[in-house]
Amino acid sequence: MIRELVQSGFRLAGTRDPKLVRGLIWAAAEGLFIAAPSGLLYLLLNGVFAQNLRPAQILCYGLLMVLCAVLRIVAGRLGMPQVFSGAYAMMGEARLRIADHLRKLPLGWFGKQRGGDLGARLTSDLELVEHLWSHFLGVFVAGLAMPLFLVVFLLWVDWRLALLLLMGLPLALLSLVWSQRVAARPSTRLMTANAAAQSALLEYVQGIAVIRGFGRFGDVWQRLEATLSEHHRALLAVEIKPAPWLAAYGFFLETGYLTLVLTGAWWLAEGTLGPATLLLFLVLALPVYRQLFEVGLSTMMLRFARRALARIEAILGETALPEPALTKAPQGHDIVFERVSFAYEAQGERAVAEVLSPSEAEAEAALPPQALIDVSCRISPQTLTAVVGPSGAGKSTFVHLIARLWDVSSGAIRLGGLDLREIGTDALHRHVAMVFQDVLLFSGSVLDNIRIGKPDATRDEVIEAARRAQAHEFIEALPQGYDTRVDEGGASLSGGERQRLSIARALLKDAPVLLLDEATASVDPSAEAQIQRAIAELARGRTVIVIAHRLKNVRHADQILVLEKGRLVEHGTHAELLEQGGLYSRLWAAQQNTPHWQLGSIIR
Ligand SMILES: Nc1ncnc2c1ncn2[C@@H]1O[C@H](COP(=O)(O)OP(=O)(O)OP(=O)(O)O)[C@@H](O)[C@H]1O
Repeated sequence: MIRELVQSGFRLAGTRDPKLVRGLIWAAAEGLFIAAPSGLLYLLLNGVFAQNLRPAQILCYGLLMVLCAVLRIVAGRLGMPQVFSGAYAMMGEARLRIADHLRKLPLGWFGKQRGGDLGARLTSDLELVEHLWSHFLGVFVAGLAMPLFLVVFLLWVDWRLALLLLMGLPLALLSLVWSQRVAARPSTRLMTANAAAQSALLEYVQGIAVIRGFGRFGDVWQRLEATLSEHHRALLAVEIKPAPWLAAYGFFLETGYLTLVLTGAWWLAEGTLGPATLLLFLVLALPVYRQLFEVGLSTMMLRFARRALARIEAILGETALPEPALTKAPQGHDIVFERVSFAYEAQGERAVAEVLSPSEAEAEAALPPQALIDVSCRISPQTLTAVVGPSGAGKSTFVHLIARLWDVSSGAIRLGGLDLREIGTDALHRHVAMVFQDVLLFSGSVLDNIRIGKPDATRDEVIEAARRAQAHEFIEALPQGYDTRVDEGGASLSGGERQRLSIARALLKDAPVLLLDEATASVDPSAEAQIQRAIAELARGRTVIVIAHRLKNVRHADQILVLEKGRLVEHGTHAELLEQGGLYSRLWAAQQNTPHWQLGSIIR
């Protein structure tokens, strides 16, 4: 089990830290130095019973025992720091590998995870494994080495007595294995309950405003209480279920002791056993049993760690968005959708059924709804394209697919003549900047947050980008201006302010393709007008795709794509679309009658 754990730990970290291996060797040496005085004790006892012990010998044995104690301390002092530094370095590597892998997973994967479960894997599971490596493994190896060395020594002194000492071991091991089996189910239950408890607490804290707003403390509290009491029961089950078998392990382990005492006394009386040997066995038997019992108990912890490792390894086993072996550079920045279909779930099946037999009602019912259906269009380079349509029409999906947050279910999206899948995610993200609805700001200064768009940007460049995003004024009004720290998630800034910071980021990145998802949804009308001007300026020399809820903002767009229920139903300029008299002209007419009308809020 230990070997398997160590190997999977190395796999997780993707490296085999020599410090850790050296530290474990020192831990084994520590076990040896704990066991070594027993040999001296044996010599001492032999001398005592033979009555030929000289004071110089006693002094020598005493000094050697002190030396063993010193060496034991030295081994511990040398080994532990190596174990710590190796373990922390490896876990650091493991965390980076996981973070890097998460970055490459399709966003759909995150949607399928329960927040608490993923959170538990990334926090408590990783902590458990880290604790195993840093604090447990060294102690375990030293603790196991000590009885092993003693048993080998005792076998050498008198194999018959040593076998008697260990006669209960087979039954003890059986009980230990059984206790592990009995604990398997409760420990799975505990891990599930742990994740559920984390989820419930997270949901509770995140939803506290809604809960208060709707006065639903009762229901939510009851759910939380139920989850936490299941967690409590699961914790108890993990302790209680294997307890009798662990007690049996301890009992069987020590069954040899009585036989050892009686048989030893018999052999002593017969004269086939020396008193020193018997006394040595009687003295050492109990520490050996105690240590083996401790090691047995700690295998429970190993079981947990193994499960935690498996859960973490499962993340690394998730298939990342396929990356091309050789990334190619797009020639130009026109974007072409070729019969693109996309469904968030079971993407492939649904897309095929839809394209091949769209009229089959049964297939329709069985498959999850598609967010985009057979969409074909061309977005010319250096133009402004607006994507409009009712709520749920697929506008965000359309834009997210260009950023390759997901891969299309069927068809292809080309940038500069290349399928996005041939460009590679990192290369693609150098060409594309995004301003999405949910603006996430990281903890750090305002300056750092804008600089994410271009890590080597100078302060002046950052300020220039903020000016163009109409963010300079409000940043200057903050207590420390550009050096003001924002909380994680940007909770200390208003929605409009967060969006302007996000626009500044995108401006700084200066990518040739810019994706704007409701970029002006949460800013006041005066700021909105300014941002519209900034976007118009940005559009010059760039390919801009903007999702707009207010049609008046995009009437000057070079092209307007109108989506309805995942299909591209109309496209053209504002004038052309009005002339067609279709969905767009109806939406336009409706917006004229209600000045602050939002498409999504009415057509739902
Ligand atoms: N992560 C997701 N998982 C599953 N289904 C999703 C997901 N995101 C969107 N959908 C579904 O895909 C369809 C298109 O959603 P999308 O967000 O693209 O529409 P939209 O036009 O941008 O809507 P809105 O204007 O309300 O933001 C909807 O039916 C929506 O419920």
